[in-house]
Amino acid sequence: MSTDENAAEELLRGPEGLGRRDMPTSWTRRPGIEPTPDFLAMIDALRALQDDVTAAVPPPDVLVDTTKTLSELSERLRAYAAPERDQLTGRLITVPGRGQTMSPVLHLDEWSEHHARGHVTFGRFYLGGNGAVHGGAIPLLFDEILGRLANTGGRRPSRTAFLHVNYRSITPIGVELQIEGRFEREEGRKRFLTAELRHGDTLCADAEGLFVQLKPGQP
Ligand SMILES: CCCCCCCCCCCCCC(=O)SCCNC(=O)CCNC(=O)[C@H](O)C(C)(C)COP(=O)(O)OP(=O)(O)OC[C@H]1O[C@@H](n2cnc3c(N)ncnc32)[C@H](O)[C@@H]1OP(=O)(O)O
Repeated sequence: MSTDENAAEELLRGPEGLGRRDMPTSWTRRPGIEPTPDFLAMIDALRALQDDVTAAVPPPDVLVDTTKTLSELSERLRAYAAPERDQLTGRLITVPGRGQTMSPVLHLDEWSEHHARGHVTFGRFYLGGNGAVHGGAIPLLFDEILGRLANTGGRRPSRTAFLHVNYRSITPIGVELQIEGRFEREEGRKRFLTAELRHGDTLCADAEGLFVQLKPGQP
């Protein structure tokens, strides 16, 4: 079993984990709907497309043709739109990146109730300027690792109440970065977590997050 699968098992373990029983209804999926390799291949292709669209400066004929193809694809997929509860993207917690293309793919290398370590590469899609990741994309990654950590270890579901990010040096695109998250402490319903994003020895950004445990019935 991979580290990501272990993390997912842990996340969903036990009657008090982030299990289906405790999750708001819209967060759960109906049983029996599983991702297929073909679905995940589509998501990978979309990630590549996002990078390629970001970088491309095509001639007019290629633009017209590409726009037509993209519109046709949208129309084709729209016919298969499912309600939130049946959606696959973002819910595939056993798969690095959870089958979504909003945030970069987080690969978890180590995982426990109080600590997570992983690696990530921001593609061209996440470029802000001058080789650096867009400042808005970095909190996505922090929320991803801290959100998972906040809700693991049999803890009841929580949501991000704040996420404070310090940008310590530029975060380069196209290179592997290291990320680490820690569950620092719990005070009643409040969970305090921290994380750091590094490129080798360089600290790119760090974050502190407060996650508040949801009360029954809270969305
Ligand atoms: C199939 C499953 C798939 C799952 C995927 C897994 C991977 C997921 C990875 C991604 C994960 C992504 C996760 C996401 O992104 S979740 C999406 C982003 N977050 C939200 O949308 C949350 C919106 N906010 C709320 O819902 C409520 O405000 C919450 C629930 C947070 C608290 O409202 P609630 O009415 O319940 O509580 P309270 O107001 O009585 O406050 C309680 C205590 O907290 C303190 N407090 C509150 N706010 C702040 C603040 N800003 N700074 C400082 N303190 C704050 C407050 O003072 C009080 O302290 P005390 O007086 O008791 O000491």
